[in-house]
Amino acid sequence: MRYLHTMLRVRNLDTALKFYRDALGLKEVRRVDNDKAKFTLVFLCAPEDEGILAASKGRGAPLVELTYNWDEEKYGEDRYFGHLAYEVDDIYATCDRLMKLGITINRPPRDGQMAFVRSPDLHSIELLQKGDAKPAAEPWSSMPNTGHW
Ligand SMILES: C[C@@H](O)C(=O)SC[C@H](NC(=O)CC[C@H](N)C(=O)O)C(=O)NCC(=O)O
Ligand code: NI
Repeated sequence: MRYLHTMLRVRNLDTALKFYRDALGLKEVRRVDNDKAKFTLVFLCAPEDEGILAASKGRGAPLVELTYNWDEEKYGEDRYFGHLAYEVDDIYATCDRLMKLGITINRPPRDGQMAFVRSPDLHSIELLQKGDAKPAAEPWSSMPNTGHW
């Protein structure tokens, strides 16, 4: 058995892609428009996984599958969904870039290891530092949590 993807329903595909593709840096690898059932699926991978995917006919790396239903649905916000986790080379630089794009760092990387942000649909995204935790650095060491992520 192999892990393939996590599917997230999104209320606005452009807004979601501005977050996952433009802000987080994921790469769109596949898109399916279903005119009959009125939905669009967009699959994205982490940039470091693009090569693996190409070599494995699209099934060799974990993906996120964004599902956009053309007819609006009320999804609510249930706590049964936890988060997606991505490893980053520099957690401070990543959080700084996201913050400059207007994304709230709900759980700042005070420990140089872990941070949380939320997608426009309030899906929680965990960012983990690759390798050892970074030394404490401002403004992250004194930045408060928002209390929920
Ligand atoms: C391509 C493959 O990875 C899929 O996940 S297709 C699964 C299919 N998705 C849909 O029908 C999308 C639109 C639907 N209205 C929805 O919101 O899910 C499906 O069976 N979805 C049901 C589900 O629970 O995932
Ligand atoms: Ni799926």
